[in-house]
Amino acid sequence: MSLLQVQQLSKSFGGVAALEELSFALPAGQMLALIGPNGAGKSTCFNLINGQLRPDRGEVLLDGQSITGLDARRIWRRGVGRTFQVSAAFSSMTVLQSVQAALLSHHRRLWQLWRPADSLFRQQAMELLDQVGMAAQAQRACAVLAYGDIKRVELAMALSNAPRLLLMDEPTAGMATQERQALMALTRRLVNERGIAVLFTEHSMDVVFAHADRILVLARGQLVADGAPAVVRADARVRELYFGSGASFGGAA
Ligand SMILES: Nc1ncnc2c1ncn2[C@@H]1O[C@H](COP(=O)(O)OP(=O)(O)OP(=O)(O)O)[C@@H](O)[C@H]1O
Repeated sequence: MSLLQVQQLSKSFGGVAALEELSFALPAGQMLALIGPNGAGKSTCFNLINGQLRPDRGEVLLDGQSITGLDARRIWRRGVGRTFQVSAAFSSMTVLQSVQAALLSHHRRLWQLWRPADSLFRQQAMELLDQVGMAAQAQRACAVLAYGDIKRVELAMALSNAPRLLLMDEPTAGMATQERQALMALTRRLVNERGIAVLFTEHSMDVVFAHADRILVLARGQLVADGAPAVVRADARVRELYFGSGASFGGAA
């Protein structure tokens, strides 16, 4: 059975059908890219899966159990993680404290942040930072980090609830090519080591075609293609609908 099953998921805003009868399955150990032009329904799909939105129709199943309509916190506790931006609130903290805060939140002890919390979950936080290659920078302030390193901290924070499914919203936005490849290679390693599944949106086609096991293409709320990168690359409807005629997917093999 697939870890995630999305069945005929639909959501409209006023008269606009943001997502129409979307169905797909995502097994553990797979990195699935969700792509499509602006307004295709990618964010809506993410928000329906992680409980920030409720669907009009359809089901979301995790390990065969319905999580449809549960609130975001419950879904997070069931093991659906999401990378979230290191916000202004975290930028004054050190790298280590940020990950400790995420662990505290997972263990429902966020209030302890305002106490001397330095020792809480220190060991686990260091282990997570080690996994994302940030242990050596544990004592630095988030505010002074390079952009690629902030993304690594965000990843460590997202791993704090030991997710089985990780949602990554444009993980490499704003990064240089080398940083992009490094972050996605790290994500792949985590997928392999932890046996988790990753669903990610991404505008950078070189990242998508180099790192996704499978690609879903949405256009105007409808599924246009679902397949391996080579299949999607060759799909005439994808070229036409997503990129416009004559456009190419760039040089990534
Ligand atoms: N809260 C909302 N209220 C009204 N309309 C919305 C809302 N959220 C999304 N929409 C509409 O639903 C459609 C799908 O939007 P969505 O943000 O899911 O697309 P997207 O693929 O994530 O786009 P982008 O790549 O630009 O982020 C769009 O027509 C959008 O205007």
